[in-house]
Amino acid sequence: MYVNTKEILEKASKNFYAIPAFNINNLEFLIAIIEGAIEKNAPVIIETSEGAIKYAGNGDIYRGANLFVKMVREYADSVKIPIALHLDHGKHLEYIAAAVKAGYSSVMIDASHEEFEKNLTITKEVVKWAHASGVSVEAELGQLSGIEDNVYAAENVLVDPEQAKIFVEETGVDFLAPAIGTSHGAFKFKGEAKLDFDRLKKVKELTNIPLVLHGASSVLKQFVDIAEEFGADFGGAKGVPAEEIKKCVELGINKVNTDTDLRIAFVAGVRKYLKENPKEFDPRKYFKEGMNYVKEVVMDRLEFLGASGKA
Ligand SMILES: O=C(COP(=O)(O)O)NO
Ligand SMILES: [Ca+2]
Ligand code: NA
Ligand SMILES: [Zn+2]
Repeated sequence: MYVNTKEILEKASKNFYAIPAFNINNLEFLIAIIEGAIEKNAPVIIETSEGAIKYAGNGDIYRGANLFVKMVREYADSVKIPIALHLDHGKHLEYIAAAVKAGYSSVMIDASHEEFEKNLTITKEVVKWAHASGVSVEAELGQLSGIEDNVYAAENVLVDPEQAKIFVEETGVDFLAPAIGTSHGAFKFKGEAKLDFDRLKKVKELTNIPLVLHGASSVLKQFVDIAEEFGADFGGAKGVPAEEIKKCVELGINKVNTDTDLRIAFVAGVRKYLKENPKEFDPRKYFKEGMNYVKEVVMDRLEFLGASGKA
């Protein structure tokens, strides 16, 4: 069933488990994610970036947002597990407006590249306005290095726990993404994975709301290897080990954003199938192996985050 993100995250926060938020751009990823969540009897968050909305609407953001709501609601209303739809990294008000208007469960206002006061003011505005439509809100404090859609952050700017306390009190935001050392994409960390667990612990104590981990893909070697066996070149790809993510969950992370792991799994399956089936040209066939790999990643993540059986 189609639910509000806040209600499933509040439950996760009380019981110290986490719900993965999986990014989609098309129907195939949606099907694979929902199949995996049903098999694990788990709640799941589907999220779309602004780029996904532009892509699905072929340039028309209202059409894209409406299409995702209709697609996800149609699936959600026909299955028992709780499913929420979230706008990931909302940076432009017209995308946030389109998502709220279309009926997204929740939206992220990502103004974390702005000065603290400006981020606070913008977020406060969006919270007031989204809450008026029953939509919950995620915001971000600190910066993840690497490309964030269209904003390049040169290096990590870690969250200040004291600022987080003020930010949450002043804005009324429903859940918060504190930057603690992760980054987006397949090439995280210069050296070893280094997450600031103490900082995370302090943010949880001072804010006591559901927290979000961005840049949480593990960059799974088994799928990198398959993709490379069939022509991909992901040299140097590196992610966050599942053990580190589990530690974040124990310290209060409740929403775990995962995009890159699904992309690598999917392209590995498609490359493999196409190479092994040169005569095939039915997309329902040549996407299937990739969808199965995505489903595997989904089920594995639901398991280690403790979301399995929590539907
Ligand atoms: O933070 C993410 C996804 O991060 P990954 O690239 O690690 O999957 N989406 O908002
Ligand atoms: Ca940001
Ligand atoms: Na998000
Ligand atoms: Zn992110």
